[in-house]
Amino acid sequence: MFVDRLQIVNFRNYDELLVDFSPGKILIYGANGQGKTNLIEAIYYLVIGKSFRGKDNSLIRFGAESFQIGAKISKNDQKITLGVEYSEKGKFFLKNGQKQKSFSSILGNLKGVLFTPDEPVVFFGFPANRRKALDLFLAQTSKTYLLSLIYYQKVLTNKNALLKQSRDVENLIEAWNYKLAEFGAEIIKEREKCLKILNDIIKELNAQLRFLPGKIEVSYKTTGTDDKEKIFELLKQRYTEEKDKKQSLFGPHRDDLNFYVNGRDLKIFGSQGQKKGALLLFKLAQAVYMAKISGERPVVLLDDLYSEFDKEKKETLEGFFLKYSDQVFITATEPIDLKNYHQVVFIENGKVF
Ligand SMILES: Nc1ncnc2c1ncn2[C@@H]1O[C@H](COP(=O)(O)OP(=O)(O)OP(=O)(O)O)[C@@H](O)[C@H]1O
Repeated sequence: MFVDRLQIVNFRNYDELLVDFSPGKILIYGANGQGKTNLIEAIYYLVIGKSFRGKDNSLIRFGAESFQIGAKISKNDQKITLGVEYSEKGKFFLKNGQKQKSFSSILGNLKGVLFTPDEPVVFFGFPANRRKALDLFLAQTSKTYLLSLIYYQKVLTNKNALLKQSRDVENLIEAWNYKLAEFGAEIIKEREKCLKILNDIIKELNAQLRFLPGKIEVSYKTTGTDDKEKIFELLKQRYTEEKDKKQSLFGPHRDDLNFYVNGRDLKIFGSQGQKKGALLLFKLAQAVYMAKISGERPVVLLDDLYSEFDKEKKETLEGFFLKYSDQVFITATEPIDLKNYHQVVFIENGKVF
């Protein structure tokens, strides 16, 4: 799939923008602070239903009252339009001109993989960030996963509210635990299945790219199991502890994924370069997974790879991404190697040339 056309109004430093894109490798270049990442941010907004780096109200152009993003997407000879409008009054999404109840009904229509220079620090920080990254990926590729996640979150919110009450709520909690076990087991099962595949892809990619010398492994660490009866039992046994702490302590919302190189945990022992390499392998593996397993080649957004890698590494990476994607956006401050790109876009002060 690829973004055919992007239209944005009052988003960040863009007042009105209409730009057509070709499939293939697209270079977005311009000096610092001109709007390159803002453009990437707008496209990725339609992938995940929000910004990857700011709250909605900070995205409205200074002095304006709302922003809009719209895109025409081409996939398998089919054209669809996606859009979002946000103002202080609220936010709504559109698909083919039809207003949607929520973003979840259109999640997965535009599949995307994003890499930004700030990401490794965040990703290798708190477990919640790794869970979020995995969930965003899985939710794009599996509707069942997305629904299990939505239901699980709803039940978890209700259970947490009950745990905060001072009275004994064991019987009531049991009903929520039953549901948590059911959706939780589904989530764990899907994560285990997906990570097993990603792990194999990462190993194969690393053998070709040689980003991380040594044996690389991604492992999923769960506080539960993929058997709903067992999760239910586990939750039952932990009631007193959860009641004392007034929160749900066990289940997929507490899980983590770890990267190991030669058996050593990267988040503890990895250098910045190794972390960056591992995250890029993870992203590349996601593109391969989408293309091969879910059958839809994603749009890839690579922000500022030049500041990360030398020319050779950067070109190898872009080439790999292009193998599994129909469109790769690359931002840079300089117009280097223009002949390598299918389209070149120059950005200055929120205007595209
Ligand atoms: N809500 C907003 N309204 C207007 N302008 C904004 C808003 N938010 C950010 N900006 C402007 O957007 C610009 C930053 O854009 P962006 O992050 O896309 O830069 P960039 O071209 O990627 O630069 P770099 O190469 O330094 O990463 C800044 O000039 C900033 O003032």
